[in-house]
Amino acid sequence: MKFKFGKIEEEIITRKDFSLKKARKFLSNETICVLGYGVQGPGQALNLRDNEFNVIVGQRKNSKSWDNALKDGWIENKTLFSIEEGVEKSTIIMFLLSDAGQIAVWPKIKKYFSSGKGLYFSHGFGLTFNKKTKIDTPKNIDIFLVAPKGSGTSLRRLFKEGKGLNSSYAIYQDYTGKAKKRALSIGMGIGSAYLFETTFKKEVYSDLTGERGSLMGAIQGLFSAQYKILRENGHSPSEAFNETVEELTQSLMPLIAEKGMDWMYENCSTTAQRGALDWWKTFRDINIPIFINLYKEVSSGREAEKTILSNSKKNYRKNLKKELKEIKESELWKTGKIVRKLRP
Ligand SMILES: NC(=O)C1=CN([C@@H]2O[C@H](COP(=O)(O)OP(=O)(O)OC[C@H]3O[C@@H](n4cnc5c(N)ncnc54)[C@H](O)[C@@H]3O)[C@@H](O)[C@H]2O)C=CC1
Ligand SMILES: CC(=O)[C@](C)(O)C(=O)O
Ligand SMILES: [Mg+2]
Ligand SMILES: [Mg+2]
Repeated sequence: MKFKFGKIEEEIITRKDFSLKKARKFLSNETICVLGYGVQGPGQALNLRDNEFNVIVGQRKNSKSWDNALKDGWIENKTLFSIEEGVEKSTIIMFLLSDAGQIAVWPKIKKYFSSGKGLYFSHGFGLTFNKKTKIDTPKNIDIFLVAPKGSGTSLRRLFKEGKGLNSSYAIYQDYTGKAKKRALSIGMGIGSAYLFETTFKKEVYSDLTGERGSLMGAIQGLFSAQYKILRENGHSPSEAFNETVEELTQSLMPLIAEKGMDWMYENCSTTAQRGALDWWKTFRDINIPIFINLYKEVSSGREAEKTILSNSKKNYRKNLKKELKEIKESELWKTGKIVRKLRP
């Protein structure tokens, strides 16, 4: 269906436009292999399985993810295989290893991509930055992506509630003439609410900007700045945490999600409205140079380079854990832990 966003018209593929039934029928002769069972792997594989697609999992043996796959009911040598076997046995390969993991594994699996197979990503990273990732795909296969706009954990949870996450889709290479239908079918099969079109490059540039910016990086920065100033002015942890995080997630974000920012403003006091209307542009304006710089770092490939370097190290999990600990053990988030427990 076409929708007008301001002056821009976009085609949005809804569940009515491309039904699950149609998707299932289109892929009825295909075997889909989900490679990797980290965060997106389980979300997408389990939704496909519950939606009755022919799906198997390929995962490195003797790993935590392998054990998780067994726990989720995948059966060794029937629906759960090594990565190489999984690729060999299937016609569409969903490359859901971490972006750094894809670099390490690609040389071992590329020989199994015979003519006409489909290679699926959930990120534009591997191919947009292929000078760095060395993922050199053959010309005689289909290559496409569906990128859920959210965590694999949420994708699964919302699916179980009968809801869904929005996803983007993109075609990189259409060898068989069926790439778009393959992409849309899997997009619906994994439980997308709707699908909007992008390119591999646009997907990765926007995704890296979003997660470094307002979705993850900027929001933690903003929270910790406000919390710090409240605390320095003698406010208690309870007061500072409630006024920075708890009120936002419990009371105000649901209102924004329901009917937009103006609706949230309308449901606050006229005092709050006056102040928020006066201050929001100041926050926008000081952030614009930061976002300009962030986008440059992303589109130049420098962010990708840093990510690859850091996440390809042997001890990267340990290092990440250490860095996460800094957040977890901050007074702000330690306060949050107690506050969450006190919710009725
Ligand atoms: N985490 C998320 O919710 C989202 C992820 N994506 C994208 O989806 C893809 C998968 O990401 P995640 O699920 O976060 O990955 P992840 O970090 O959870 O890892 C997935 C799997 O990769 C395997 N792996 C890592 N290194 C390996 C290696 N050297 N050899 C063999 N296996 C290895 C791990 O065992 C794990 O099962 C990525 O392209 C990511 O950017 C897209 C949207 C959201
Ligand atoms: C969950 C998601 O879409 C992110 C933040 O882009 C990611 O995990 O890479
Ligand atoms: Mg994302
Ligand atoms: Mg991302």
